[in-house]
Amino acid sequence: MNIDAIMRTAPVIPVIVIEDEAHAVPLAEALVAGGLRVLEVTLRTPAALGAIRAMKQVEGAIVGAGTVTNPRELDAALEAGSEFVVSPGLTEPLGKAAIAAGVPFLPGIANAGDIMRGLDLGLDRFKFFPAMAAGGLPALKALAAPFGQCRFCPTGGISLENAPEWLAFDPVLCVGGSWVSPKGAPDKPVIEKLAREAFGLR
Ligand SMILES: O=C(O)C(=O)C[C@H](O)[C@H](O)COP(=O)(O)O
Repeated sequence: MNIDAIMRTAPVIPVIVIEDEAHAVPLAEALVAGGLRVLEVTLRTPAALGAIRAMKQVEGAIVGAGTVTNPRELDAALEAGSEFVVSPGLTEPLGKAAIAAGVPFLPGIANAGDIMRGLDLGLDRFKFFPAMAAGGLPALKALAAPFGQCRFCPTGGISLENAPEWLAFDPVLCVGGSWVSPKGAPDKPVIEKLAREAFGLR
């Protein structure tokens, strides 16, 4: 699966922070049951890599690593079996390493220079981060105009309420958000309901 296909799998990519590895499987099961199969586990906690390994055993889940900021973290994410990799921004060393590894890669961009650096590397699928703080939908519309071949996953400040307007903009293939995976021990029925609502956005 390439990054475009991953982005088109579901309208929302849950951005997940795992504090306790024991939460990983029930959380993934609930999200997948609600229709959200693409799961981004941020490398922000010591439990993240173990969580990625564990979640991969959940049928239907497509598990990737988020908050990957350099080639060393990329290697750790790949070692854990990450099926895709998301970064908050784009550096040339990380971009080149991800391309060399052949892993579907979704780097963060927030301005035209970021996009141009990505295009130079051969990348045209981007996370728009931090989506709301960087100017919201008007900013993405202005940025996307000169780069017709690019597609985006806005993340940062997206909610069930504002997601529909983002998703209605053609270059937006999906959005990322933490609202579908609240912190703490997963309450499976609640998370499945949040996931189903998010799945229904498209
Ligand atoms: O961890 C990363 O690599 C990030 O890029 C940050 C997260 O994607 C956003 O912080 C999620 O934003 P919220 O949905 O507003 O909570």
